[in-house]
Amino acid sequence: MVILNEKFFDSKDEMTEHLASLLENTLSQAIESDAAASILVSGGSSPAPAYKRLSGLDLDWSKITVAMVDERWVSPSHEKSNEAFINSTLLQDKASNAVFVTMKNEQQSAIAGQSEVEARYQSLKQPFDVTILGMGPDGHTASLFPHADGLEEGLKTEQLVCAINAKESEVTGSITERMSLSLSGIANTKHAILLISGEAKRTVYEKAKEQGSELDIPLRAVLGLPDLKLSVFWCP
Ligand SMILES: O=C(O)[C@H](O)[C@@H](O)[C@H](O)[C@H](O)COP(=O)(O)O
Repeated sequence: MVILNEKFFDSKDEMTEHLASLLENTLSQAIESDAAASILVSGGSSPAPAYKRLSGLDLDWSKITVAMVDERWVSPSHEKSNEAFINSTLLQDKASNAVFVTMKNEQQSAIAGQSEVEARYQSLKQPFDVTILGMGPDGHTASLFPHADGLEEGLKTEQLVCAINAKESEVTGSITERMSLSLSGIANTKHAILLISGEAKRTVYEKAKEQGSELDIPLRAVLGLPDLKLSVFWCP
């Protein structure tokens, strides 16, 4: 079981403020002690305001490596690209000096591109200083989608990343081919922060804490990780 710290905020603004100052402290302490910091980031509406706030902070961004938790296998110019999202939210202003390690490469498929991404990720500062996760209404986190092709491998591999082809649903939309941190990749962090918004997702989160199949609700696998320091931040 994870080392769990749950915080239920009254508003998104409150959650954003708390998240931004936690990230600021984590990154500056890592730079002070190790002269380098690594932060793994998700897309989604929950972290976006904190990314924007962080981007203006006076940190030594050249010592910070930002890498992605997951990505759709689409070009970085695609409107659904998480790389584009991180570029337009976090990597602006002062944060544009950060080193950005992305997932999408020239290979035709996520499976074909996986070994290149794995090599890039192995070269990051490990364990990662902090990893930001989201959760979908189907219980996916990162791109570990329920019953996806590649999910079982992603839950058991020791590699940091895995190629996923999700079952198409309202949550995935038509782009189902993705690259994701594996469960081992998620475990490889000093602190994971899971952001959850709204009552409906809170119900899914509570269900994920109950016994059941990790293939039905992949977040369960994260909640079952031994020794992972996990903060869950919820807001309405
Ligand atoms: O790549 C994606 O499909 C999204 O990033 C997705 O996984 C997101 O993290 C969750 O759906 C939570 O989204 P919200 O932050 O909007 O709740």
